[in-house]
Amino acid sequence: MEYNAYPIFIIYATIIISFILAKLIPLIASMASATPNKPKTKVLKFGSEEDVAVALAKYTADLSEKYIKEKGSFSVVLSGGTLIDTLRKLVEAQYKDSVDWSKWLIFWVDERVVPLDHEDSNYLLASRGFLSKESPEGAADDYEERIKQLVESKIIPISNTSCFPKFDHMLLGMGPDGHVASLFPTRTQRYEKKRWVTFITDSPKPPPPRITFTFPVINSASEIAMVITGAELADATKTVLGGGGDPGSVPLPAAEVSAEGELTWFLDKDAASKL
Ligand SMILES: O=C1O[C@H](COP(=O)(O)O)[C@@H](O)[C@H](O)[C@H]1O
Repeated sequence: MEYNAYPIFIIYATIIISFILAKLIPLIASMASATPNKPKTKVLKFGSEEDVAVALAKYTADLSEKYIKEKGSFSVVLSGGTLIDTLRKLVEAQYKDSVDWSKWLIFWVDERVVPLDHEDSNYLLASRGFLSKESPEGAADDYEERIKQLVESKIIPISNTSCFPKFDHMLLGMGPDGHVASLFPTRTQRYEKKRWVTFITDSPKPPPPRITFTFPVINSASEIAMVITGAELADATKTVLGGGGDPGSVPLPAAEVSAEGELTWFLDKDAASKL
């Protein structure tokens, strides 16, 4: 009987091809998920605002150590509002002495154009002025100019992807209407594509005059923490993270936040209650 090697060849070939595919498919999938410009989003839920504060302090202190080791400084962008209080653990004994504060470069993602000792001032909230004496437009120009100087002196780099300044870490809050920084759902500043810093004179949330980083700058950050606590943010959180919102409706500004590296949402139980 004549020996036919063809079926055996087919079986071997099938086994070898399956083996190669089994190795290649996960590799290709992992390469796709590690594509440099694809932002990674994590959602962390905590039992209480206190737990968010503890986790946020450790996360920020770890990033500070990593960036200072890598590049000698840590550029941190802060929003105002409740976020500042949620950062309180960072100045408790454990981190107060271990974080190299002298290497921190602190920026504001937005500021209300009021005197610095006004209770609405984001700056006052954190530290107790140039903004108070300027028009919102002048203040935005001034802030942008200062950041340009830092870019020229290579203290703040420019993103290779977006060509906007690239900060290491941004800590953002969100309003119940889904606004972030001073980028509100019903105002045009959220669509700004050229400026680094813009201004608003009719903010729906008082005070009306404010200056704010634009989305191209926000979304060029290496890491972003969205820090969301409290039941009044549950609806907006659901709309952004839980696929809420009417089909075809304009997304909330918070839904437009992304990071060049990692975007992490820190939610307490109340904010996550509708997810
Ligand atoms: O007006 C602002 O609102 C958001 C959210 O503030 P919150 O008090 O509701 O936490 C804040 O992130 C932003 O910096 C601020 O100017």
